[in-house]
Amino acid sequence: MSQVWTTPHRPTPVAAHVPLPGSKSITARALVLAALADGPSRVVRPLRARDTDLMAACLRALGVGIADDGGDWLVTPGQLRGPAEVDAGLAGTVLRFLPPVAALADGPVRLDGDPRLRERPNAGLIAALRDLGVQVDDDGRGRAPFTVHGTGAVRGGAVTVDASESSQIVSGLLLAAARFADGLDLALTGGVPSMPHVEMTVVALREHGVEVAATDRGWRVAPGPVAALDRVVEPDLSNAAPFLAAALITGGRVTVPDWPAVTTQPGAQLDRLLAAMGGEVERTPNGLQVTGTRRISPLVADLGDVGELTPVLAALCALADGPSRLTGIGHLRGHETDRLQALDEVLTAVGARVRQLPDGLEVEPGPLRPALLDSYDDHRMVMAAAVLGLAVDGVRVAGPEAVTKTLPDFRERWAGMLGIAVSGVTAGVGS
Ligand SMILES: O=C(O)C1=C[C@@H](OP(=O)(O)O)[C@@H](O)[C@H](O)C1
Ligand SMILES: C=C(OP(=O)(O)O)C(=O)O
Repeated sequence: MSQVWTTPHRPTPVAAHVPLPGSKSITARALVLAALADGPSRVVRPLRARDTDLMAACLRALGVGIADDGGDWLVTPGQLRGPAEVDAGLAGTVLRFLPPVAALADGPVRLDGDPRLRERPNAGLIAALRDLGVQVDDDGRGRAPFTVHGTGAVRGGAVTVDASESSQIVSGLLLAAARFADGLDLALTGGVPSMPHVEMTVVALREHGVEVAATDRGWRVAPGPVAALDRVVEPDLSNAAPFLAAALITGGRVTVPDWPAVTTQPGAQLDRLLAAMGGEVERTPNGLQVTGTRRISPLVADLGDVGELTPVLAALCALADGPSRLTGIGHLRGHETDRLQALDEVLTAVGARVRQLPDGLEVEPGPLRPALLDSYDDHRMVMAAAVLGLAVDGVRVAGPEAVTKTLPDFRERWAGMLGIAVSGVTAGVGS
């Protein structure tokens, strides 16, 4: 039976300095590129959470050495091996980054994961791999479980890709492409959400010495070695969202240290988004500082580039002093849960009026009321519930353990920010 977390209510201003662990997206790329490199690499301060631990476990199953060294990961590439069976959990990064690596293994690799992983869209990746000469056995829809029949080499070359449902399809192909015999000339058939994450992939490849160029319709990666690289992982800026939102809700001040001056993380756009919602945002020598005035302005924005910020921003919209409209996020229906449906249910439960659009949400705040919410097994829905709970006394969330996906000690950090003891979880929905 699922646990239930009673989220802390906070009527007075917070004042906190909240350090955050490493970026999920940077850690995933660092592991994959280190696994494909021409020598050992060190990943310094990686995120240790379900998604990244699963990525490490999958790569180990393919013969890559990944040793823990005082919290860092030491990655030693080896001949990629099959047969193997790998568990992607609910991680989109593993679902889309691992198959192109598996195609380089010398035997079959079967990938499966949580029940919801089997519903996450992936057809564009499987079709592209087949066009590049890789044999894949799947359910006919490109979804997990599927088996990639690695032969030790991938031909590569020109390919047309549908990545309209996830940017990770592009990133996965680009990450392994330098190891394909002919490299990769990837042309898109349509749009791609989360473009900053593709840019993050391109920058990471160049840092590993891979030649990658933008073309009219996509990207070209030259065949060649991937250089080993020691990399310090930046803090996860998307996971800063609930903490910085707490400043707006309580009229307090929250600082996240080690905020990078230059970064490809989409979470960096929290500075302009929270400023648009009424926060005073300042880069200080101590980090990014957000100060709230207790007035939360509505948000009208295309969040297509920063989709993973949506749950927390939508929760803020339910607390704003006017109606909001969030668009460009139709692909969120294929995330950890259908996030547009989940946000509709959760925000409605606490009193907002919500309208689903084909590619987004309209949120009109209403009189707030307590509610028992669901996590939908989605880490960011737990964070959204915590944000609502600051403003609404009596918000409980079933299934809070979903936060282990990217921030296992979220409840402890949340309590630390509020200067209170960690509020408990009780067993069983409704108990
Ligand atoms: O490449 C990445 O690390 C990610 C890309 C995005 O995926 P989508 O393009 O599927 O939204 C993002 O939402 C996800 O959290 C992480
Ligand atoms: C969409 C997300 O995750 P994933 O990498 O599993 O797609 C997310 O973290 O918001």
